[in-house]
This record gives sequence, structure tokens and C-alpha cells, in this order.
Amino acid sequence: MELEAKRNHDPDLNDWASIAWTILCNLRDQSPLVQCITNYVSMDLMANTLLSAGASPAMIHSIEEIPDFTPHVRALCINVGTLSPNWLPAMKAAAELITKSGKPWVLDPVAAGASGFRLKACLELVGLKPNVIRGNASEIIALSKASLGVTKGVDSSHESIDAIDAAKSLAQASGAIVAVSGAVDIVTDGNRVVGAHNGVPMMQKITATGCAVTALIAAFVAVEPSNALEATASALSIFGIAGELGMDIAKGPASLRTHLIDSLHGLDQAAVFSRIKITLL
Ligand SMILES: Nc1ncnc2c1ncn2[C@@H]1O[C@H](COP(=O)(O)OP(=O)(O)O)[C@@H](O)[C@H]1O
Ligand SMILES: Cc1ncsc1CCOP(=O)(O)O
Ligand SMILES: [Mg+2]
Repeated sequence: MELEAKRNHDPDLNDWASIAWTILCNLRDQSPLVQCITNYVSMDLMANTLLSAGASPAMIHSIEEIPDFTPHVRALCINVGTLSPNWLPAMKAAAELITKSGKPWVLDPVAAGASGFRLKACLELVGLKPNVIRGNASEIIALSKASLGVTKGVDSSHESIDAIDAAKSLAQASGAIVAVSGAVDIVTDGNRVVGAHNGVPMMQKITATGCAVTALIAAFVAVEPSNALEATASALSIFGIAGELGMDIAKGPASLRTHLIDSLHGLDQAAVFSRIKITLL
């Protein structure tokens, strides 16, 4: 079912469960090809997250392959987690090519405030017009202020709600939807701000859950490109719900990783409708 039809039926957009479920069903039906240029730590969890949601991941990052491959993908996810100088030209080439193809791309500015090299690279990538930027609070604050900030490497030293103003100004300056993950996931277009309240704290204890949810956002935006804010909030909540269901049976981070992937794969309408919590902030 088209989301536009749903929006007409439900113009105040309060029916987030219906929106998220519709996008997930479309994703499962369409199985969009999502190119990921990502860090070495996240490749496995990211690919498995995309597969369990119903998308088709491809971790293809060599600059020689981008002209042939990138025009055929439905969305691109760029993540600077283990950035080195020779990767940056491929990231930029892919971002430019996908934008030229009229398809969306999503940026994960991992540890943006940790070094001058990384911050400059992230700012250059923001200049190539990502449709969505998803980071933790410290990353979004560093990017928004364009300054090296208090950061604990790839982890956040801020709460997501402390980054609302930074997220809004980054969204206004870049034209991207900006998402800040955390206890409450914040999503803004620079004007509207919504909070996605799903997830469990143990998700922070699994490396690359942030990277994985950024890729899931890319898959959601692939099937719903004209409603990127709705797609982004929906992806964050769906991933959070999978974490909640996984936590019901997990014994710790390692088993949560497994059960989160299983839960995402098996997620049904009843779970989405009973658990989703997205509110206007
Ligand atoms: N305290 C929390 N409660 C619930 N979910 C959380 C919490 N902290 C992080 N998450 C979830 O964990 C995932 C990774 O977020 P986060 O740890 O902020 O990203 P990153 O790994 O990039 O720092 C997101 O889906 C987010 O919603
Ligand atoms: C630990 C680490 N170091 C460089 S990238 C990376 C993974 C970060 O993943 P996330 O941002 O999802 O926690
Ligand atoms: Mg991260």
C-alpha cells in the first residue's frame, strides 16, 4: 500500500504504527538493494540487519566499482567509522552518483568530533547532500558546530535530548533529515521534531548497533524516499522494538545481538502496533 494513500486517510500523521508497518511490508516486498560503504567493525551486523529486515545489502566500496554498481542500487549508506584517506574519494564518488540518479543516501558520521581529519571529511560529505544524517548526540553536536568536541571516541558523552537544537540547526543548514539516537531517538527536518521511544539500554553494549540502524534507515528511505522523516522515525522504532523483543530472551549483549536479528526478521503487525511509541516533541 502507498504511504501517500495512508497520509490522505490519516492526515494528522498520528498513526505511526500504521506508517511503520506499511513501510516495513513494502521493504519486505521490494527487497531494495542497499550499498554500504562502512567500517570494518560494522559490516557483519549491518548486512545481517538489512537481510533480516528484508533488504539486500552489498558492502561494495572500491572506487573502481562505483561507476558500474552505484547507479543500480536503491539507496546508499556511508559510514566513516574506520575512515582512512584512500576511502574518502570512493565515498564522495558514490554520494555524487546516487544523488545524480535521484536516489537517497544516508550518512553515519561516526566519531565526527574525534579528529580534525574525520570532522573535515564528515563536513565535506554533508556538503554532498545526504537525505538523512544519523548519529549519536556527541556526533551530531560536533557536526552541527563544526568543531572537535567532548567525545568518547565512537560512543556518546551526551544524551540525545541535549542535541535537539544541534540537530535542528544541522537539518536546516544541510537540508537533511537529522536523527540522534539514544534513550529517545530524535528525528527532525529542522522544523518538526519527533521522538522514537523504543529500544533497550543494552543495545549500547553491542558494537555497531548505531551503524546497523543507520543502514536500516537507508533501506526504509529507499522504499519511502519522499517521506524521509517518517521513514527514519519508523526504522528507528522498528529496530528498537526488535531490541525489546530480543531482550525478553537475551542473557547479555552477545545473545541480544542474535535475538535482535531474529526478532527483526520475525516482526509481525501485532508487535509493531502494541509496542511502537513515536511522539511529537
Ligand atoms: N538508553 C537507551 N535505551 C534504549 N535504546 C537505546 C539506548 N541507547 C541506545 N539505544 C538504541 O541503540 C541503538 C544505537 O544507538 P547509539 O548507541 O546511540 O548509537 P551509536 O552506536 O552510534 O553511538 C539505537 O537503535 C538506539 O535507539
Ligand atoms: C568501535 C568502532 N570503532 C570504529 S567504528 C566502530 C563501530 C562503531 O559502531 P557504533 O557507532 O554503531 O557503535
Ligand atoms: Mg555510531
